Amino acid sequence: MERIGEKAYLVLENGRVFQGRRFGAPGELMAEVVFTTGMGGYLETITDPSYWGQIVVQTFPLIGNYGVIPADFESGVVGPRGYIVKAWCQAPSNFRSEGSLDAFFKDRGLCALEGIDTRTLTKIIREKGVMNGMITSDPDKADIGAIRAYKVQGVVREVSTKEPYAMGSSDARLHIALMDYGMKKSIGECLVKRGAKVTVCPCTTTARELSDMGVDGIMLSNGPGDPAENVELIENLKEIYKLGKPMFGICLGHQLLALAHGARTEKLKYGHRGENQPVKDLETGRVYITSQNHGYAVVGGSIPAEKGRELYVNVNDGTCEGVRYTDCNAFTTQFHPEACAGPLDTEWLFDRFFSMIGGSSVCR
Ligand SMILES: NC(=O)CC[C@H](N)C(=O)O
Repeated sequence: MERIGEKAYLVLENGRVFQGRRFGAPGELMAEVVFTTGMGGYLETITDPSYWGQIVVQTFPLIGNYGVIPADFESGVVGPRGYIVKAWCQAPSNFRSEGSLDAFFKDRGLCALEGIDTRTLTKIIREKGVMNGMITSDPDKADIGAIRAYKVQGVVREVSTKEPYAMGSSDARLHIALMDYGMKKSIGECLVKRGAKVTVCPCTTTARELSDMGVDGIMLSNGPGDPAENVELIENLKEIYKLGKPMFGICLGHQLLALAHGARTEKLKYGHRGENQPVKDLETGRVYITSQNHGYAVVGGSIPAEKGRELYVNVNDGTCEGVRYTDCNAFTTQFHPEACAGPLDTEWLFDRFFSMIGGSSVCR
């Protein structure tokens, strides 16, 4: 099929220029360029708020084959600021599809490029580390200094819900607060299908408010940006974990709880984004294949020994993938047990959370 998009470019902060063609919405933008190796699951990626402020590069060369399926969306927003593929599928085919990526991106204002040499681009990011870039029609006017200076900032409050809302049946026996730092809806669904009523709470919800709600457990969601910049939310968590309620944190939630315990986080060279990241359980020696999307990690050795210990590590690079706390009733994972997209191998961790709360989980 003929490719018709207008010529446009990705300019990297190191001056390297890639030529491609536009699809989706028009526009010029700067963002952090990250790659994901997931072969499918592009709808979950596009609607994951954790990608706020980033240009996502899909390493899999053909994206969009099964069209646009709103039931698979992970939130009501489009996460990434920009989107880059080798080729997008102009004739999607799936019985659930409601349209093409191009029309969806135009409708939601997502600026995308195709025809980019994503293999070379990914190798550059892998070798030199994550860097910023700009999508533009006029690369000669791109200001490299401004591209370099771009930083994803203050994003959690932007994506978190402003008002609490409920998920699941109101007569459920267990009530779980889900702190929304930019959550994927699958996390809430994993709690609801085990028989809990979930209240999705704004990220600023205090320990006092959670206690007044009478919740049985507290779930900390994923979310965008540099975890360490969320100073107030980290202070808030110090009070929340003192409530002594069972807690389970995922990705940004894992990082924030570690920071609240005095641990450090660091930026990874190019992050882990994909659906086949191997993670080892240090208690059993078992390795799980996991779904991931993060650019920062908790420094395993910085977790105060009297407060907790590393529970999982990444088999590829040895980075911290989870913590078991000994000073509060909590455990956390850097990877995504809710999957979506990716393997469901660690979904049983939600059952562990339910058994900590004292309810057997009823999977429906
Ligand atoms: N998916 C997430 O929660 C990502 C956490 C954090 N923003 C990071 O990039 O490391």
